[in-house]
Amino acid sequence: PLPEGWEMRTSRSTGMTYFLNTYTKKSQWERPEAPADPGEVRCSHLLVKHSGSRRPSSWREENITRSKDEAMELVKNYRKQIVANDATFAELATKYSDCSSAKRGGDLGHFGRGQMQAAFEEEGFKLKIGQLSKPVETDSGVHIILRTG
Ligand SMILES: N=C(N)NCCC[C@H](NC(=O)[C@@H]1CCC/C1=C/[C@H](COP(=O)(O)O)NC=O)C(N)=O
Repeated sequence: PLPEGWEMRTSRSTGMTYFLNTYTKKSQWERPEAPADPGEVRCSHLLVKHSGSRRPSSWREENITRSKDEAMELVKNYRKQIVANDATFAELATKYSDCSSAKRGGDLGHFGRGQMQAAFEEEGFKLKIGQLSKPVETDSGVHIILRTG
């Protein structure tokens, strides 16, 4: 079968088979080997900054001094609470995320490739809709990412 997100089509003019990325509506002659790139995704994130963050300050804390290890521990604990259904992603992001998106339950809206830091983009585009990432490190700090669209 074709990888997810692709459809096989027949060219009306030449009768040749081609392949359509059903998300971006782009087509190609080569048979695809990997799932179709979604073009853009929508994600929420919970960011815990640390002393090494590129901007160690947030709406929560003027001067963030926790260590990267402490940030990683906090993120792992939040992830555990979400997976155990002890709290929702949005509740924890609203309370604890060191990004201004905390005001929107962590929602960053839609973004295409080339907008977010590489590690964040890579994970965001890899997640299925509704899937929660493992902890992801960027220059901003330590994130968990939820793909919502
Ligand atoms: N297009 C949208 N929605 N906004 C532009 C985002 C710019 C982008 N931002 C990031 O990559 C970090 C990591 C993922 C989310 C994110 C949010 C940062 C984290 O906080 P900061 O390290 O900046 O203090 N806060 C806002 O930008 C970047 N290329 O720097």
